[in-house]
Amino acid sequence: MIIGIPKEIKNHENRVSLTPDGVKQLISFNHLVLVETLAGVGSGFLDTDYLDAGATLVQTPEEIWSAEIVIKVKEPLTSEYHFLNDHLILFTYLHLAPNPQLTKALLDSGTTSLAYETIQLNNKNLPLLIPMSEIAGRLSVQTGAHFLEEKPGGKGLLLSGVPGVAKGSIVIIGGGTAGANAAQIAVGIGANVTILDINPQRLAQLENQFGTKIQTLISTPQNISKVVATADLVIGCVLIPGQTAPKLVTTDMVKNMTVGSVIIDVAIDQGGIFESIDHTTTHDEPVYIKYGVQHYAVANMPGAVPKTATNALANVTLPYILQLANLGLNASLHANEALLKGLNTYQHHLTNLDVATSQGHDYVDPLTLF
Ligand SMILES: NC(=O)C1=CN([C@@H]2O[C@H](COP(=O)(O)OP(=O)(O)OC[C@H]3O[C@@H](n4cnc5c(N)ncnc54)[C@H](O)[C@@H]3O)[C@@H](O)[C@H]2O)C=CC1
Ligand SMILES: CC(=O)C(=O)O
Repeated sequence: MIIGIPKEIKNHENRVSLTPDGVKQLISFNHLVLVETLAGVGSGFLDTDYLDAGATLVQTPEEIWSAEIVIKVKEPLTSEYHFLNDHLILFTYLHLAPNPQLTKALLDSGTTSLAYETIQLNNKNLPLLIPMSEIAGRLSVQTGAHFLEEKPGGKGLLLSGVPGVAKGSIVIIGGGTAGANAAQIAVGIGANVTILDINPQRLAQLENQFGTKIQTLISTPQNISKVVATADLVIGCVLIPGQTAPKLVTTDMVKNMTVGSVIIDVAIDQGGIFESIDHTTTHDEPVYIKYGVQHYAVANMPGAVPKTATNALANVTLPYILQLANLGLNASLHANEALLKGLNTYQHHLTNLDVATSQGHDYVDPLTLF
């Protein structure tokens, strides 16, 4: 197969979808790997590293997008839509539920797309999302701590406090992978930490993990309203796989927060849980202030730490990439139920039920198509 690795073009997206080690493995199965020049440089991989691994370097995105499979990190941006076509297999994060424009571009072009974030094992784990949620969760606390400082517009608060002066309060809504990783850093710096989830068993697991260093609460509008009002930093980490995130924190709740507080919507890639966040932000302009509260809504947080994130992503994607390349699309989808759940569009059909439901779109069972 011919596999294309483009340079990412999203704002400050310095991750790359395949490492030189991944190239070596694909080449050992006689695949041709095209890598766009400078694709890996932000992650610490030079063009010469890819050449030494056996890749063919190309100068333009056009050459990459003519490959049979294009492996990306982030979803195609509008300037890339003209590359989509009905011979293409695209493997990347897509987050289609809140993005009808991209869904339409994929369906109109007949692109077959597999979304990392909807690949799901029988035990419900999302193996290709977990490492990035770990990173985003951990980053969310250090990012929040920064924006609570006075210079970037925060209230001028040190989350750990100091002896004789109160700690800050962090509220984490959604106690899955991102939420637990946020809690790990939040507990580590000594803040007051509250975690809310709708799943009582998950809350019990978190209490086992963190002991009395956290407060857990069942996620209800009343509990959210109460704890958000006194929080310095609120972090949104809710996910209903494949679906648009529910708006759990209303604008009135944000208006009740004290001036200079910070909200971080990690779940913004699925549309976000804060009603007052009406657009995504970028690493160049990560926050805007509304109702006196700093709003952070960067949808590619791990792009800030590409040397960690590229390796963490490649660790989990490579087995799927190898299977796709070695078996081909249809045989891989039949052989691997988890991968089948990643299939979002197939030849003009929307094949993920959660995405279809979120968008009120017709759904087609992929097993009826091949
Ligand atoms: N902004 C960024 O750069 C990144 C964003 N993410 C996103 O972070 C979000 C969270 O991902 P994970 O932690 O991996 O998901 P997860 O599935 O591990 O955890 C989600 C948690 O939300 C809980 N939940 C569901 N409904 C809830 C409600 N009404 N109230 C409270 N909790 C509720 C679930 O019970 C679960 O524990 C996803 O949208 C993911 O795509 C992940 C990585 C990077
Ligand atoms: C999960 C995702 O979209 C990201 O890591 O950017």
